[in-house]
Amino acid sequence: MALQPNSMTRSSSSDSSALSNIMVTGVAEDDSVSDQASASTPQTSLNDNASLQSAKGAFDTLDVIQEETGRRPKRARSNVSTYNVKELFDAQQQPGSSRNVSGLTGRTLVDQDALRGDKDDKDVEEMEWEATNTTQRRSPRSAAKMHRRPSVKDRMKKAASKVGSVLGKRSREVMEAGKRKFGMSEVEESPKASKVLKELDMGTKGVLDEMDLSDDEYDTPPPRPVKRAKTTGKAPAEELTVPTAPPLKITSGRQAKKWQKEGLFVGQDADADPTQKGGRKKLQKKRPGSSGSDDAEVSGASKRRPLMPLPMFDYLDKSRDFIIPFDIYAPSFVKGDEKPKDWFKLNRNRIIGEAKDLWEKAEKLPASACVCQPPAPGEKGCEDDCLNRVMQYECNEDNCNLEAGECSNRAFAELASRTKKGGSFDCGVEVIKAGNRGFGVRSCRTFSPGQIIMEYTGEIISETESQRRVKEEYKDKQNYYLMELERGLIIDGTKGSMARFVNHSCAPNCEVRMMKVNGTPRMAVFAGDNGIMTGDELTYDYNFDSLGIPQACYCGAATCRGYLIKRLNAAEQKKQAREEMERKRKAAEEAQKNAESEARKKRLQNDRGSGWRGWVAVDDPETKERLKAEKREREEAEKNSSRAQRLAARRGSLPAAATKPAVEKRTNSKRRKTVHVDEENAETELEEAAGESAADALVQNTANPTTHTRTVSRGSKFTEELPRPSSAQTHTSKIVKKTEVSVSTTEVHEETRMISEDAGAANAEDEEPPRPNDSSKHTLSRTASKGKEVMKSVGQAVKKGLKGGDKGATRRANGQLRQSSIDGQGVGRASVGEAAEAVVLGSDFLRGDK
Ligand SMILES: C[S@@+](CC[C@H](N)C(=O)[O-])C[C@H]1O[C@@H](n2cnc3c(N)ncnc32)[C@H](O)[C@@H]1O
Repeated sequence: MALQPNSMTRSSSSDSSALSNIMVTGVAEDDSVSDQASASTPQTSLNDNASLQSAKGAFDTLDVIQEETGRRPKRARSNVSTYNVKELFDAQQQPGSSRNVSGLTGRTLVDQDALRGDKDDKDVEEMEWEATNTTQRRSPRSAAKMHRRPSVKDRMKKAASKVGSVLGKRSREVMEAGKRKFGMSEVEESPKASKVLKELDMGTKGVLDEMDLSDDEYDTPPPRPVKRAKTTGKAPAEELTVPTAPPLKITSGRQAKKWQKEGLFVGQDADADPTQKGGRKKLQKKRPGSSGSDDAEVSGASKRRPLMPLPMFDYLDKSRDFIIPFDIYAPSFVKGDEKPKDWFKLNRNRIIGEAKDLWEKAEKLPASACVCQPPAPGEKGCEDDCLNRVMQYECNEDNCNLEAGECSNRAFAELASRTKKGGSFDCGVEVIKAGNRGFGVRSCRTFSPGQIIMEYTGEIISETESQRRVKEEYKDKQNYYLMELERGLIIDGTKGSMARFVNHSCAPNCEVRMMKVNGTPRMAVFAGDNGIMTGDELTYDYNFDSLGIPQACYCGAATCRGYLIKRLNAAEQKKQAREEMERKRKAAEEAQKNAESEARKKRLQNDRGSGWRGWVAVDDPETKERLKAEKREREEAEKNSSRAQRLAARRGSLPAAATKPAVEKRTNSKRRKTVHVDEENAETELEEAAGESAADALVQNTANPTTHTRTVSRGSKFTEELPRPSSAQTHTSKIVKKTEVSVSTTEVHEETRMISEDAGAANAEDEEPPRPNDSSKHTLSRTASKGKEVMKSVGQAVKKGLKGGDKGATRRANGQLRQSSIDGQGVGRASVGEAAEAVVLGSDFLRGDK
């Protein structure tokens, strides 16, 4: 039986460790042993026979033949590698032959089978015969050499033969497939086996890659590093025509190199992109020489981009809305996150104490029933106008004519069916830490508007019990979980469902509603009008009826009420909105003003630059205003101080000499002069001139009747005070008169000035005094000079009058004086002063003339 040993080699022989050994063993052992070994694997006799037709056996024996060339000159080959290269070369030229360019893989070995399949039977037989004989005559040296360098393949075989017998059916199939890859079995591939084979060959996670092929049994030196074959970039077919080394040579060495199945540097076509959709299979298909390769496809494969694609800039410019698919489930809870500690979970309502009576009463209330019509196909009935819905009753088969699938008012039934499985997605919510608000609830899926999310369950207690609990049990607690269910009934969620953790917001995304389900009041959290997106924190408006100090609200909404308090009614909301708007408007105005003034300041600063450059036209209204105000203040201060001085002087707190020393001095100096006058005339004329001119000036300049009267009375007093001279005392009286006249005149001057100034000040207090401008200044100086002229003429007139007794001349002079005062009207006090001075000077002149 020449074929027997060969068939043994392909079966999982228990002690075959190397190709040569297998041959040796096959020959050395008797048939019974080989039969025994074969029995450890499923019987594959038919396939084995088929495999025997292949050239595999012949090929496997080549190494041995190489060793034993001397023994068979007839069939000898001087260099086995030459032979192998030729064989390979020839085989690879065969149409339909394939080569896995990924190096040493199962496929490589299998492909060798294919290569060998073209050898004719005769050759096979001959080679086997040779092998049998040559092995028997093998030199000890060559045997030892072979023993030292067992190939990976051999070790695989050994490992396979060890484990094959104890495996189950599936594992045995895997083993068989593996063996076939290594040429250990020539069993014809069944579809199942080929599938397994594919699995073995697939990807970096393929079974073959996972296997540890090292074997400590062999004390062999580490393999020399295998040089990576250079890729020429030529077409695969061309590349294959220049074989670099026989595949079997690669298999030698102690440690098996872990060959990558995919990747740019392992025979992968540069155009094939592993990041593209389609993954491994597509890649394998594109790979030249692989079983699934499609050369046509390869040639048409898209070119690899050398640079990053640029369309990202497009996306920066444009934006579009998108919606996360409805069924995305994204829990955020991470292991280690804080969990609520004192939460007693209660997923059903538990009625406590006296609440039971109320509960029963509520249950006995007449049930509602709706008369809704079946909806159009694809739509749902029992919408907003459903009687049950309006009455807050959930529809069921007793109170609604629609089918469950047609009715949209069966929220609790939907919730029950959704949470029946108890899966996280079905529940769709989770407890999270919500910063300064304690814990909260977050959705980990989406909820459509109005969809039920979860039921608020807990202990159902009476109002009295709730008050007791708040006062006694929860007095030190910060969080309250009490909610009114129905009149007189409270749900205490301290022991309750996850809904107890839902926080308050003044702009909530959920609402809590009570529904009667089969007559029983139940509470649940529903999605608000905008629905809930994955990751949203669930909130509802507590509408908290706080009895004590309200808690501060940290909801962060723009419309936050600031505290956990009751919702405002429509009117209150309107008012609040109005106030808020007003506040915002004012704030905006203020901000704008500030910004403008800042900008102005900056502009001015920029205009002026640093340092003094000269006068700048002040066109800024604000600055103008400021300057005006400063000026007014200055004037006011001046006025006040001078007025105070005058008042003080008048009250006697200050000596008159201190107030007007210059005038006094002058008066004193004039006093020393002797006046020779016709006493009577002089008296009269002087009296007239001084009294009239002063009074006239005041009339003209002050337009103050009170002041005027006072002045006049002074004037009259002055007049009265003048003593009438007697003829007996002529000389003395002359002297006295002299003195009296000069003194009185001075007094007139002083009083006139003071009174007129007072009047001016009083006027200034009532209305703004006329501000002198350029023209008024001119008027002033003109008046002053005119005053002097008048004074001159008055003096002359007086002189004349005194001399010639021409009273008319004196009067004319007075008229001139009055006119001069009228001219100086706009100048106010100044002209009055001038006029008064004119009188004084006039009288002085008169006296001086004397
Ligand atoms: C029903 S519990 C909500 C769950 C609670 N955060 C927890 O950690 O258990 C109500 C309590 O949460 C707190 N809370 C809820 N919403 C709040 C908010 N917007 N601002 C401040 N505290 C809030 C208050 O202490 C309130 O009494």
